[in-house]
Amino acid sequence: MNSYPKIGIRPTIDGRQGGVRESLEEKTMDMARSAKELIENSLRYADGTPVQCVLASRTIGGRGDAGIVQEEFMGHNIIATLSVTPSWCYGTETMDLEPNTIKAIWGFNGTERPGAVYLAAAMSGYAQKGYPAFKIYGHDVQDLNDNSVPEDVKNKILTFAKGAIAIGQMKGKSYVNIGASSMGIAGSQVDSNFFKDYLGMPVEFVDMTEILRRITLGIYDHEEYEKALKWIKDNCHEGLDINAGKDFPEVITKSKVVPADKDWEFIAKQAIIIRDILFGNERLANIGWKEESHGHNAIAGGFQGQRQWTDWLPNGDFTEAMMASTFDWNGTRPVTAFATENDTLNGVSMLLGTLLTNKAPIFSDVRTYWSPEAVKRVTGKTLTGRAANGFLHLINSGASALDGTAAARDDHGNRGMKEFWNMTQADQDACLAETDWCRANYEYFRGGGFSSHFKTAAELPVTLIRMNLVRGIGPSLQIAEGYTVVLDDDVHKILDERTDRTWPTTWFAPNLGAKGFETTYDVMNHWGSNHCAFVQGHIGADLITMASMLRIPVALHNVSSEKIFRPSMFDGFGTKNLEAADFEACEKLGPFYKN
Ligand SMILES: C[C@H](O)[C@@H](O)[C@@H](O)C(=O)CO
Ligand SMILES: [Mn+2]
Repeated sequence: MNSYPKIGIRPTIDGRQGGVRESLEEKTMDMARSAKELIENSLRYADGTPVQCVLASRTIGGRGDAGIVQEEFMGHNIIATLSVTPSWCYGTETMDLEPNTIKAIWGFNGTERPGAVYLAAAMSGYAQKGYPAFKIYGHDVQDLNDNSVPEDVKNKILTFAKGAIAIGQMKGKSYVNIGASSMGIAGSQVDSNFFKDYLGMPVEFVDMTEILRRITLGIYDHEEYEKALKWIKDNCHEGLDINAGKDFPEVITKSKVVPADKDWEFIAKQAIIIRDILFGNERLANIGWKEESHGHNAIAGGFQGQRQWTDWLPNGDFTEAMMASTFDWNGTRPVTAFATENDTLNGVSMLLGTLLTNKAPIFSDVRTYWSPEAVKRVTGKTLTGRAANGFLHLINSGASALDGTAAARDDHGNRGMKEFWNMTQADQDACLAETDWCRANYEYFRGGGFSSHFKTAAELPVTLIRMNLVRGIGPSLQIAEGYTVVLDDDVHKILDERTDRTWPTTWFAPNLGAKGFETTYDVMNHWGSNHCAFVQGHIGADLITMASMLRIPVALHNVSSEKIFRPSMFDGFGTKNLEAADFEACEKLGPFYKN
């Protein structure tokens, strides 16, 4: 029995023997098998394994059957259940009443039997009991012998399953908080009760000196270190040295304790050690460090860096960029949501994005809003295409995953970002070729280091994500779907060189029109933090569904209302203002792990 979070499939039926039940057994099980097949063939866990469902051994015609199926599900780490039915069943006598599962019901839209009637009755039962359940009902009537899953039903089943599986993968896994507050960034002052109550995640606290202890005592795999260092020398090409020729004051020159030509050696150890702190490494046990070999059961983490580390030691940019990338010196592997400046809320934003897409999450400052007028003034050029309404400059000191180059290619040669299991050696080489590593600006990073430097050289659909904590509300989520934009080389150069030219840059244009998205400036103005995380794809609807499962309200989004899929009982809080209903339902229901 593996520990992957799974979805229990509950074929539910009218229990009347003597004709009704018998006539429905096959159809009901066919629906259940179709749903299981759809989920298992469409979705994967973060490690690339296909998502697993557990199909009940029997149809559920009453509480007796339901109890037997509940027993069957035990021990399978069932995070969610999907009940399916073509007929009338008996509401609370067959519903999943397990308090801790995320629930959905697919009621077949076929008028021969009242599948929709059961669906509605069950939803009213769930609303009365305070169990938010998702209602899935096809738009068009199907013939009873039609066992296909209509597109609209598929979309809802998969949106439900994606959110539930993402939540199941976070449950019980740690956020490893390395260091403390970074430069007064509130997100780096971790709220461990938020992680516990809303995400079911413990927070592990590790001081940054632990990295120095392990470097000093040699608590790392020395063979892997040599391998990583060689890989760095072969693949991480140095770019502009912004410090060259500068005459720095003593406060800087006397602060760098690692000689500049030893930075990469230090950084290679730092990267391996931070990964081991999060995930453990059994090779450490082989060299006598058994406790360290266990790690901290992480799924995400962050590194403070600035300033108590970076004021004298090489910064964490390489580690942060590589952790979030789909590959490293060992080849392709799952990404890790790893936050620069230990911005734990951006770490969560990265985590939500990557768990829903299995693609690299890109960490960025939301640095500058460029209006078309300002671009015209400083470059003489008029913006066109998706950039025409202005754009945001997403850039942070070198922490962005190399997948952000969008240098990977699909089967048609189109640029973009891919799941790690689809990344070829050519893709990895392309990302590395389009990245150079610039020495950290000593004025910012007295201890040195290297920053990944690239630009997102493709126009991609992306979704910006930000988890905020708002006093009196708790967590609330911001979502902005839009596109990365590619500027003319001369425009890019002028704008990029006005700021930190040694960092990774992405130009982002939000999709406008929704409330809060009247103009690109409005998006910058509403954004709740200095940071965002983004992933490839327009996943706003998936994020909204997942947030509703966690009872985290969505404060800003540009997803069209017909795509919004929240629990049926949220309608009980009003349908005229979906945002207000969302906030009130989340408040009334309370955090998902509220115990
Ligand atoms: C180097 C600077 O301190 C940057 O790290 C700083 O501007 C930020 O990224 C703030 O989020
Ligand atoms: Mn930052």
